[in-house]
Amino acid sequence: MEVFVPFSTDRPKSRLSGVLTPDERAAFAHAMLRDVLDAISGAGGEPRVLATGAVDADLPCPVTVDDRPLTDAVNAVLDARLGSGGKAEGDEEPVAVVMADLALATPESLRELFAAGREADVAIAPGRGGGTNALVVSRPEFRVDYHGASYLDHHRIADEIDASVAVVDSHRLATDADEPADLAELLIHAEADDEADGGRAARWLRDAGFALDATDGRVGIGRE
Ligand SMILES: Nc1nc2c(ncn2[C@@H]2O[C@H](COP(=O)(O)OP(=O)(O)OP(=O)(O)O)[C@@H](O)[C@H]2O)c(=O)[nH]1
Ligand SMILES: C[C@H](OP(=O)(O)O)C(=O)O
Repeated sequence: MEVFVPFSTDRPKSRLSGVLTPDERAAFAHAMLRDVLDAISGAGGEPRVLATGAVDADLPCPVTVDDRPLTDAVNAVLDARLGSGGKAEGDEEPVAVVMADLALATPESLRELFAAGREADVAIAPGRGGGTNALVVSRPEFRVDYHGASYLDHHRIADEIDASVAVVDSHRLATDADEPADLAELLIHAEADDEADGGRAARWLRDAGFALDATDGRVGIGRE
């Protein structure tokens, strides 16, 4: 299955600006992207980065550059892959879209997503807060509408075309690294899965001096 990974190269991760400088946000975003690409390959998917601009590093997969807003760029991909390309309806291989900031994604969690996407017309892994962290689409009429409560919007869009929806209830796929509190989530699970050392993103955070901090009884992050 082809798996498109949207990746913003300009001012990525602005909601982390209170804890990371612009260069640090770019480096951290890149570390997460690499982890997500590895997890997709580990799950048997074929990753393709869908970037807003040239990616300033070697990546282990093809990169498509499309500087349109996220929704338009993803819809162009869905149209190209599932649209009237001469295939009979029902013959299309599903297409997946997995965000580049799912730093906890594992091959197992993505295999579950891909399997759901082979059973239903649309499979959605919601993000906390109403986003759509990952989805798999096999119906050519389906279109994405990201931002806001996109999880609800994607249910509505699927209903409008009478498409079946599978919801993938996965803590790992629901955790996107948007806010400083999400960095604590990443460090917690990296520590629990320690044989893999938590991947590049968790290593990047540790090397940058971040650690869990529970001094006031709640778990957060601190930096040396
Ligand atoms: N191709 C593409 N990817 C995008 C665009 N905007 C965001 N992304 C990617 O989509 C995923 C979800 O992005 P968000 O969390 O909404 O935005 P972000 O830029 O990562 O972070 P914030 O600036 O804090 O909102 C991430 O993988 C981003 O790299 C865009 O306009 N085009
Ligand atoms: C792209 C957007 O991501 P969020 O801003 O919720 O992280 C969404 O999932 O609709």
